[in-house]
Amino acid sequence: MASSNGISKRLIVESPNVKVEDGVLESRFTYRKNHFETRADGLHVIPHEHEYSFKTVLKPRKTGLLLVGLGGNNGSTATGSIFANQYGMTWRTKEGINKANYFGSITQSSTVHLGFDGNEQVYVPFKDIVPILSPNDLIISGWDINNANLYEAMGRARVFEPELQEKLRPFLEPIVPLPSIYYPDFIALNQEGRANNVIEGNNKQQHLEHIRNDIRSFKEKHQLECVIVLWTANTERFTDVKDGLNTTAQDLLASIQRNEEEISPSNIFAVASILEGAHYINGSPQNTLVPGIIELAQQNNVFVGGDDFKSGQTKFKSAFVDFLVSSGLKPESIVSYNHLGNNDGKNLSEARQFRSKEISKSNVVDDMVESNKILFPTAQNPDHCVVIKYVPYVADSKRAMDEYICSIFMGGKQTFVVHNTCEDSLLASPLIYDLAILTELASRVTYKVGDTYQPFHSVLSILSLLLKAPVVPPGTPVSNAFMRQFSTLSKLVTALAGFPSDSDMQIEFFTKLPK
Ligand SMILES: NC(=O)c1ccc[n+]([C@@H]2O[C@H](COP(=O)([O-])OP(=O)(O)OC[C@H]3O[C@@H](n4cnc5c(N)ncnc54)[C@H](O)[C@@H]3O)[C@@H](O)[C@H]2O)c1
Ligand SMILES: O=P([O-])([O-])O[C@@H]1[C@@H](O)[C@H](O)[C@@H](O)[C@H](O)[C@@H]1O
Repeated sequence: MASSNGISKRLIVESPNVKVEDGVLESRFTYRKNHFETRADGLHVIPHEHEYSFKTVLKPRKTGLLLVGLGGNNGSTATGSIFANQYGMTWRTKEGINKANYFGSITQSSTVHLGFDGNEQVYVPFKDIVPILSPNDLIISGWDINNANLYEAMGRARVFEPELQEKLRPFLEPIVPLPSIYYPDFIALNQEGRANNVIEGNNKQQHLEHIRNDIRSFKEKHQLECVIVLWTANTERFTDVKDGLNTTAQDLLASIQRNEEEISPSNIFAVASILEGAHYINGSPQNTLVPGIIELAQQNNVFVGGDDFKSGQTKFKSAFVDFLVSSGLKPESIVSYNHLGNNDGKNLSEARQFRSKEISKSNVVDDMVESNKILFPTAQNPDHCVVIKYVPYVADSKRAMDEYICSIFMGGKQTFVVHNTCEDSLLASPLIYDLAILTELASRVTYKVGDTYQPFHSVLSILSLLLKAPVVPPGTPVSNAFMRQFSTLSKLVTALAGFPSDSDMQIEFFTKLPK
């Protein structure tokens, strides 16, 4: 059901470009894009039109979400929050009564502007534009190198108030993560004490088969139509990317068979997922999605996506820097410091794991810098510094402090100082749902611009809005500017539904538009 300004209404698209047949929504969409030619006399803009046809299976699939790192702060919080929402749980705090919600989820709590109805602007909930899963529909399980049940993990995470933890106990205590793969060299050495739930042996081919079997068993047990494996385990160090190791699917599979040291646990999970027809999403910053994994995903027609949930400090930056550059203000210095006290912070306190995070946090401004040659004629990035410190006392309540210094008019300077308390798991968990929900939606869509319907590219770049370092199809640009990413996503779902989202020109307000 759609709703306009809080009143629930069905969204019925009256258009010759839309038809529903056998549970499939077919829509035709004219995609207008400009082509360019730089010639001696200047930049020529040639508007083109491309006729797309989309087919969207209307009924969402029965979907399982397998979390790698299920016993972590994000994993236990994301799992517990679904039960809290399913049962409409409330809990007391000193501020009053809290009720479960899905705030922070784009798919569940944002709206899309469709236009003006003559009296008021029309906004429709994102989730009402085309049928999508609710997080309540997700069947969750997963793996962890630590054997704490999810009630114990929730207590360890220190995210939820005690009353809520106790209400969730009967639901979470029975959930014990499946044993996982542990290769000490890939995560911080300070994680070793946690590893008491580990698959025996050190044969990577056997580990691959073990994880594949786990995925198959989960799918059969719940009679699932769609399985998504999502990495929310610790940040790994980057792996080498080299010919003969992992730049092709064939080399990657052979490297696993040869038990190559450089094959990481997250590589194994990604390969296992793909070979079992499950989609794979990387919520952490390491470079799991090597070329061999992308090629394997394409060969098996599954989606992969990543990297690194865009949850707090970087999410703010991806909107704020866009605002600055769009305002013609030139960021000269961006210093992003944060401290956090959860296990993620502990893992990131070691150099190689921090380096993975530093990379994903640092590249977020590149597209905005490249967008403005007036401010940045040489595309020289602002000074950009990322600092992360581990301070146990603050636990999951990360404290981010940023300073932005901009050049402004006539040699002036404008300095912004931002303090941003990011409840990390409460900001990341909604993104976990969105990544799964959008991946499941994409699995129901095919398109054609010629004769044959086909799925989207295996690298699911529509997930960019939710990720710090979006992985995109080879040869395509990375977009990090938050509102442009939101626009891309909202324009796609409205096109699937069979109508263009509003152009936001609002020309009807300063011209005489015939009724
Ligand atoms: N706001 C956020 O919380 C946020 C934002 C962006 C990225 N991330 C990333 O998400 C990940 C999880 O964050 P978190 O706060 O839940 O961390 P966490 O340390 O609480 O949870 C990670 C879990 O993964 C487990 N683990 C480690 N290696 C594993 C393996 N090989 N297989 C299975 N489990 C394994 C650990 O035992 C732990 O329980 C981190 O990589 C973090 O950088 C978090
Ligand atoms: O998403 P964001 O707040 O910019 O970045 C965060 C890091 O700064 C932080 O160290 C850790 O909390 C999370 O892993 C997250 O990645």
